[in-house]
Amino acid sequence: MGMPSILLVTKSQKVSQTFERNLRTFFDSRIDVITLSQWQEMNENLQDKIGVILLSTRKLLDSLPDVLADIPFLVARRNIEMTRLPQLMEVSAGTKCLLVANDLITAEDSVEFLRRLGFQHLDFVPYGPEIEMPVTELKKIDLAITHGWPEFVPDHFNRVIDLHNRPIDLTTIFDIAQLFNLSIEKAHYYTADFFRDFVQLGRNLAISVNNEKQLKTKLESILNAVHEGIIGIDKHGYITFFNEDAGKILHLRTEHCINKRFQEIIPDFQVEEVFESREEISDQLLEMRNLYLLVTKIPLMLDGQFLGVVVTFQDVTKVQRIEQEIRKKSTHLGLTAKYHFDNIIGMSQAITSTKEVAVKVSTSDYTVLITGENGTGKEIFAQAIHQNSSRKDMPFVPVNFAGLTESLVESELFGYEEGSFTGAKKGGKIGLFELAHNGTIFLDEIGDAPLSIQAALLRVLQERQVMRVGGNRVIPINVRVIAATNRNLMEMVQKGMFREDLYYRLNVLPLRIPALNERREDILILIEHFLQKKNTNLILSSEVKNSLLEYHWPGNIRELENFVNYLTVIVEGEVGLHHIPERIKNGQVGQTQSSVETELAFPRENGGEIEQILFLLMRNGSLSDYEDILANLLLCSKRQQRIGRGVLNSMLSKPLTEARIRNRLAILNRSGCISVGQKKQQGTQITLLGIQVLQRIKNLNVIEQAFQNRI
Ligand SMILES: Nc1ncnc2c1ncn2[C@@H]1O[C@H](COP(=O)(O)OP(=O)(O)OP(=O)(O)O)[C@@H](O)[C@H]1O
Repeated sequence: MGMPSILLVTKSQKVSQTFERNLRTFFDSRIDVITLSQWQEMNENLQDKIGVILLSTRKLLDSLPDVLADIPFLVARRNIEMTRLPQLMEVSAGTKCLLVANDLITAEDSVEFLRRLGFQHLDFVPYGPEIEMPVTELKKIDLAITHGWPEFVPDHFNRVIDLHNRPIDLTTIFDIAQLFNLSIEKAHYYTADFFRDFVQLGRNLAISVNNEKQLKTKLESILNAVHEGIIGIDKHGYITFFNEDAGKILHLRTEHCINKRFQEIIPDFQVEEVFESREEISDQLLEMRNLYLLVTKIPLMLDGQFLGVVVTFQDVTKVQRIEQEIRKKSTHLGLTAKYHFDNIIGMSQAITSTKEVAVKVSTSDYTVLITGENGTGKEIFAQAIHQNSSRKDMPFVPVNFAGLTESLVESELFGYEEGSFTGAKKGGKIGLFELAHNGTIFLDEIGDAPLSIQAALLRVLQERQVMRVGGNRVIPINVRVIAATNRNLMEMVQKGMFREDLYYRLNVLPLRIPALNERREDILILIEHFLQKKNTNLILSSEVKNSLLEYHWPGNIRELENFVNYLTVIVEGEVGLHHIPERIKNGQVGQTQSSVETELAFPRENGGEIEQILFLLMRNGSLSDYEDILANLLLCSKRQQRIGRGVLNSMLSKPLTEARIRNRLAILNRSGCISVGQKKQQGTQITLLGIQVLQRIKNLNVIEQAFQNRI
């Protein structure tokens, strides 16, 4: 017998080449290797020379020509190149892999083989070029694997692992050697090579596992050393990492959290947002479990693939509280509400039902619009709502729009950065909205807010963030808004004086405070309350009580309180009718609002004129403002000066807002205490009556002082 011949029957030339290379490694030129196509091109009689047919797969048996039917055959068992395996080992469990071959049968065979090798954790989809798979399906597959058929991998795959053609297994080589009685001297080299690759692979794996372990331990100790909570979540939503600080901050044990779904352990962190958007959310201030946490959530992406989310967070509760304290101390505004619902006096149906509504309103966080006449107690209701809410330990910041000039209002509300305008304070200034952070802002006399500010207010209420004047940083604010007005905002909206959109933003929960004349049964109760507050033992005769009950109280509770204060200063013992100002005795029923005109309808000629004026002044602001104005006008009159409103205001010990000084001067003018020139340069002068009133106020102060000293 001549040289033994092996006929290779494979589906592709590439496999034939691999087989020939493998056979030569063992048998050098001691065998003759021909492929089926070479044989077909040759003389047919050569079949006698073929010792064995080596098939790459049993299925090819059917395609053999009849003349070869009697020749013995072997189906090659095949192996894999060990050196190619590490790439496959890096693929994470559950990854969908398209296994590509030159036909589906070969692909299925490869899948079977890889599963046997231990890759059951991968999700294989066999694929050959004859398969028509929709692109949408293909796109759901993460990676393509092939045994030497990269040309059949569909176009859009970025990740392809080519394991190269599978060589003939050593057992098949032994079968051939036995058949031809050939010695295989080099077999030990081959097995040595095989084991070398295997050992190398094992070593690499061991090194990488070890490295990974070391890396993991190193990483863990770094992550534990960081004073920040860190939580790792995999793409399926399971917590895979939970550092020590995370445990300390959240009072949870690491081992209790690992492998749990994040929704179970950290439901308040809103991590699902990142799972949906795959976008980072940084420095989010979240309030949970009585803590303030500054949270950053980062999606983990590798080669465009989403791997999960890392959450880092710091406990800023202390910082928040300190900041709150600093904010409180750095201002003399007195940012605390002192009134509770218990301090709202009254037994009438009108006030008790209003209180009931207000209590309900206080437990929600919605914006409230309080309406009611002047002096009905709108601000004390606002304070009580704050005190009864979850924000009670946080600031209550009142802003009075009637008292703010248009030029000041913006910087007062939103603050400003250093150097943003001439006269801006060094270091800038914190705005009232910022001061109210986590608390309540009370927008009093909102009907007086200029239109330009209404627009800015609307923006803040919508976006819940402010930007300081001259600044470029947005500051998130969490405030509850309570607004109040004695004006008819709806009517102002119709006249174009108030923005409709702002009106609806504010009027979420409306609360109307009844006027005192709608709850007359509370008049005596309130008088009693204010007398007690002044710690006096004044007694009111029944005529006095009757006349007080009949009076309309247009200035509401503020007027009543001022009246009681007035009595405590000028009366000792029993209050008689002669102590009561004429207009109260006359019972001015029918007025709806306090107005200067009706006040001045009282006859001046009787001896009570100065009392009347004093009473009027007390009802329309504080006596100290009027004293300040009159004293400065007296000074100017001594110097024979006539001065305008602006200069006068600058001379006051406590300058007033534009609106307020205008209002105070109008009242003094109408009561005859001052004369205001028709032309601008004529200025303002104190009158004789004004000097008498000033004198009277000073006396009152002396009496009050003496009274205070006595008690
Ligand atoms: N129900 C009440 N019980 C006790 N005191 C009250 C009550 N209502 C109002 N007051 C007192 O009346 C005065 C005026 O109240 P407040 O300033 O809250 O009124 P307002 O409606 O906000 O007035 P304005 O519209 O003029 O700002 C305050 O001194 C307050 O203490």
